[in-house]
Formats: sequence, C-alpha cells, structure tokens
Amino acid sequence: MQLPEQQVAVLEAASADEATSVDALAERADLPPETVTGAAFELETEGLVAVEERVDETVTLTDEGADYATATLPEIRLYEAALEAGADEEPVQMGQVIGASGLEGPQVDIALSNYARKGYGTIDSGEITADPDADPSADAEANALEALSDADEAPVDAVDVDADTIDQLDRRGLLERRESTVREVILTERAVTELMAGIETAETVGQVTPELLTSGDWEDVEFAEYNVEADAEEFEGGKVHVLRQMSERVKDVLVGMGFQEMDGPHVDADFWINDCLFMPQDHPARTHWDRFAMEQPSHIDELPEDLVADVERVHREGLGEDSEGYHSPWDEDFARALALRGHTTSLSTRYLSGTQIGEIEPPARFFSVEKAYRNDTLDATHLLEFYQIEGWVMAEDLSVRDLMGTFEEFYAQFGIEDIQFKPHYNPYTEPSFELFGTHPTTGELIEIGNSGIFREEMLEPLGVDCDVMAWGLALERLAMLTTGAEDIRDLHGTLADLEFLRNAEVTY
Ligand SMILES: N[C@@H](Cc1ccccc1)C(=O)O
Repeated sequence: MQLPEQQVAVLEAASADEATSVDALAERADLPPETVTGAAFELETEGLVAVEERVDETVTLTDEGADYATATLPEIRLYEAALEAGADEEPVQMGQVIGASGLEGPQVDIALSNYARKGYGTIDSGEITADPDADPSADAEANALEALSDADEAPVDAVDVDADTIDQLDRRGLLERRESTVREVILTERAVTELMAGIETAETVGQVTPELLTSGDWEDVEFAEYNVEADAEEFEGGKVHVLRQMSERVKDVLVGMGFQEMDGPHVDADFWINDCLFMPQDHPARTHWDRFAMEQPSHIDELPEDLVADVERVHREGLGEDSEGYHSPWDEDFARALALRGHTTSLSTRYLSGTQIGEIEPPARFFSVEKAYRNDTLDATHLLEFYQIEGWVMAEDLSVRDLMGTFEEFYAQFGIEDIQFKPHYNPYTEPSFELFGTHPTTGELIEIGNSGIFREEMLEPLGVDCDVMAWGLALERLAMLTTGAEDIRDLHGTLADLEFLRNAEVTY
C-alpha cells in the first residue's frame, strides 16, 4: 500500500490500543495539528483509523482573576483589615477599615458586594463587623483561583473545582470558559495489518508553486487530494468592517446608476443644513435638543451674500401667489451658527447652489455616503451618528414614478424587492415619502429612508429652475436588512458585537 508521507507519519504515531489526541500525535509526528487532523480524516475514509470527537470545556482566568490569584480577593483583604481593626469584637466605621485595607476604586465595591454574601461579616449603616469564625483559607473561590492559575487552560473536568464555584467566578468575570473540540485517533485492525505488511510513502504535492509551473514538473507529480471537511486553524485576520463593505457596495451601485459623488464638511453652517432647505428657524429640529452645536468656532465666516438674501426673502414671504412664507423671525446670525450636520442634505444644498463645484446643468445625478449626527435617544435602531445615503436627480419633469422607480432599482441590487412607501412631510419636499423595508428575520417593517421632490421655495433661491428629486437613506438600516442584524448597536459603537462583525456577510 502507498500513502502520502503525512498520513504514514500519523499511522506510525497512532496506536491500536488506546485513542491518541491530535495534539499528542502532532507532537510525536512533528507535524502541525491541522495537518494531523487533515491526515486523520483521510485515513478514516480509507478505513485505517477511527476518529472520535468530544467537546471539552476549558477555563482560563481573566486578567482580573489572575491578579486575585496572586494578590488575594478584595473581600478577603477587607476581612483581614476588619479583623485588624477589631471588628470581630464590635462594629467599626467602614471608612476606617476600607482605608486600612488599601482597596481602591472599583475594588471597594467588589469587596463590599461579596463580603456579606460569603459570611465574612455584616455591613450595616456605615459600620462593618467581622465574623471571628470565618476562614479565608477555606474560601472556595480563592482556592479555585489558585488551582486554576496553576493549571493554565485546564479542561474543567481535570481541575478539582466544583461547578458552582466555577459559575460564581464566571459571574464575577474572573474566568473565561471556552469550548474546544478534542479529536482522538485510534488505529483500525486493517491499519495494523497494512502496517505489518509495510506501507510505502507516496510523494504527493500539496500546493502548486511557481517553480512547478515554470519547470513543467506539474505534469508528472501526484497532487494530494483536498479534504474540504478537515478542520483548519481558525484565523481571525483583519477584515473590512461590515458597514464599510456596505458603503463601498452602495457607492458602486450608485456610480453604476450614473451618479457622481459629493463631498463636504461634517461641521457646517445651519444655513446650508437648514435654511437653504426652507426649514423655518423655529423648527423643533433646530433647537439644541436635537443638534450638536459647535462652541469654537461658533459661526461660519463666509456665506454667499446674494443667496443669503434670497433665502431670507423666501422664508419671510414665500414664493409667488400660492406660497406663504413663515412670517416668522429670520436671523442671519442664527443661520451662520455651526453644528455637526444633522443630515447630509447640507451637501446637496451646497452643490445645488452652484458654490461647491460651479453651476450644475440638468440632467445630473449626485450622491454621498457620509456621516450625519443627531442627538437621538440610543436604541435598537438609533445611534448618535449614522451614515446617510444622500442623493438627488436634477432633470426636467420628474414625477413620483421616477422617485419610486429609482428606489426600486437601487434596492433590488441588494435583493430587496418589497420596499413600501408612506406619505410624509418635510418642509423642503412636496410630495414626501418615507421608505420601509421588511427585516429578514423578525419580519418587522423598519424605516429605511426619507425622500421627496424638492419644493420651489427651496430651489428658486438656489437658482435651480428644473425638477430635483432627492432622498436620505440610512446605511445602517440597509445593513440590518442585508446582514440580518437586529440591533444597530451590534454594528458599530462601543457595544458592537465582535463575533457578529467577524462573521457577518454582506450579501446582495
Ligand atoms: N434630510 C432628510 C432626507 C431627505 C433628503 C432629501 C429629500 C428628502 C429627504 C432626512 O435626513 O431625513
């Protein structure tokens, strides 16, 4: 019989009498464990070995756990200080004992919350007592920490610590549990027979190399077969963040649909963020409740004078016979105030006004995928900052059909075919629509964007005399639909779920 070199090595290292772990075989055969696992599976298909699997739970101490293993648990330090202060005789002021214990910061709370639970004494109205019969050397948690720090990454069964103590240490964040699959290999009878008859080593090649290709040797060598089921080492390499992947993909799609990208400041004057959008200055979204104002610098230097005058005129008086202005105060200083943009529609007003890249002639399509900032209450669908997919199309005679058709075409590229529209109100669009999509796992309808056709009152001061349809869509919400994430906080921010980010696929 002929077998590849690594399989022969594994056969020779294994035994017919007792199962040997992959790690032990790897050491004996001087091969990486992944290679041994791969070879073992090959040998199993040949009927030469049996591979048995079991899941071992191992525990390791966290950094905090390791610290306590060397420097004793905070509650024991508190007990020792309490004894020292005579708290076994009569209650002592807590502050005095804590001071003497040398405990600091969060350790104080940790000590206090475990002290009474473990029967070291009582804590009542600022005084502490120590039970003279308590015995720190019999503290199950302290002893377990010591046992575990000696047996690094020990399988739970192998250390002499009871399950309740392990649970308790786990709750305290002092250890980490991990599961690992242990594979053991045992020779079959057939393998024993074959080994006695002698097994030859077949030269096989595991990888095509440039040398093999240029020399032409690839034609003669024998290639090792792939075993796609073999376990390989898990490799957590760097990876493009899910949202970044999503944003790149959105940009590709929009560029494919003929859009050009806009760019502009994150901090901008309220003039560009709101006034140019015919947003009245007393609109609730313009109060400090919603907006992150800039303190330094607080106001923009430059604004195009003519445009300011035109915007003010329309705010005050409206436009033409059918339009009413707001007849409310309009203050230029208020318009100059700087804030983190609450939407990226500030980029659209800059571009439409002709001040960003010069006059834009219809037909034209522009987009951005950029951050916007809002003082929202954090929840499963809201963060303080998010990415908006801003966009607009400037052309003659646009209608709601064009708007809806554009969304259908856009979302279809992500496999989303069931968007729904709901009539809405924005001061700057008429008509306006909110967009909704169905979450793939919860089935809930979630709002994914806001859109409409810009009003005359907005376009006339900007100097645009044809139709413009526009939207702001939420990148995170789109990502929730494509990745199945149920909570936006899993995607980014301090609570992001690393496991999810490692494994989530952006599908489209
Ligand atoms: N600015 C709107 C989105 C929008 C842009 C353009 C037109 C209509 C709506 C928002 O943030 O919700």
